[in-house]
Amino acid sequence: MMASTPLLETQALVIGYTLGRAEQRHVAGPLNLALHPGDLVCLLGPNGAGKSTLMRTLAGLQPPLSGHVQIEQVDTQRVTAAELARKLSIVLTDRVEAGNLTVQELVTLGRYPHTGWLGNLNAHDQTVVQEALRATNTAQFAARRVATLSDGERQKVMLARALAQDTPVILLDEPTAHLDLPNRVQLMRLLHQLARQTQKAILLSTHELDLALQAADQVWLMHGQGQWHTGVPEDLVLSGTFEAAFARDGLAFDQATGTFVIHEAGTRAVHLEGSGPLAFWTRRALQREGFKLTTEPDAALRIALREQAGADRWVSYTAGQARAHHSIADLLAYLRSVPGLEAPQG
Ligand SMILES: Nc1ncnc2c1ncn2[C@@H]1O[C@H](COP(=O)(O)OP(=O)(O)OP(=O)(O)O)[C@@H](O)[C@H]1O
Repeated sequence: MMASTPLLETQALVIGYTLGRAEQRHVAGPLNLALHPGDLVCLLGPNGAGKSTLMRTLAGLQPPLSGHVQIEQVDTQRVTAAELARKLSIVLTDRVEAGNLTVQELVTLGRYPHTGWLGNLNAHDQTVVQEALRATNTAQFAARRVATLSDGERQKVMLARALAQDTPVILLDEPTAHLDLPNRVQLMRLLHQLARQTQKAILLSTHELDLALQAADQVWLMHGQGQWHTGVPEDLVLSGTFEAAFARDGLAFDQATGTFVIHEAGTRAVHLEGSGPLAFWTRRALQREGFKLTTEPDAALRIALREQAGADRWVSYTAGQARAHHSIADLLAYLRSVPGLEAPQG
């Protein structure tokens, strides 16, 4: 049981669209979800599962089909837009309203729920804006017009604006979509630290499964067809729930490595002796080559690993022959040349 009171909570929330007078498209629900202070929650699910619909409904941008969303225990339908803007900020995918403003002006706009449209920025407001620019690494282009930024730069600026709004709940729809790998990792680290240090609740939707599994305190998993699960990411992986949500088109999730398997299981058995990074990367290469790892020590092919750097670190045993190899490339070239071990045709 969580001890803290949720910052955001849903009760029997049904999300979807009203298409005509009597026609509704039910996307998911009833959903009973809770966002707690200090938590980074990742919303995951295949295309069309309903992640954006849920984000927009939580933010009050579209009405629920039924049920309730509460922020700090008040129903969002009962608060004014200005009150809601002091409690919740949202950054949607590709939504840029203000291309003509400078970055500094756009981020400063984040303060208006606190100051009012005619309000002047006090020293605290200015500090919050500068801190938002600093935290997102966007201070360097503070004077540039938003329209001149790259997609990734603009995405960071939109996050800076949400940080300047300084709300207890932050919702981010695919905030990593346009970012390169170092920026994606930095963003997840920043959001995790921010949630912990400021006790905000941050919900982000993403297709970055590996980053989400590492960074999220909780995962909300939407399977499509209205099904959903929540939990600590490791519990969802170990129970098979995570794999089941993405088990389409023959995709297999490897619990041991936390990755989706690109190569179908091979038919040629190999027994690999060793552990650690050397074994991990050797296994990856063998799987790509069409081998299947077996625990049978008398498999037709056996590979032993030596830990000492500089030596020939792979020793293969096949058809009564032992052979040392200095690299994975060397090992694979040898395996391709051994009669009876070559990959099946077709
Ligand atoms: N304005 C709309 N009217 C009716 N149906 C809609 C509308 N917008 C989205 N949908 C449908 O609602 C479902 C959920 O869409 P949503 O955009 O929330 O999914 P998502 O999980 O965010 O997908 P993605 O990962 O592709 O961004 C989809 O079937 C979609 O076609």
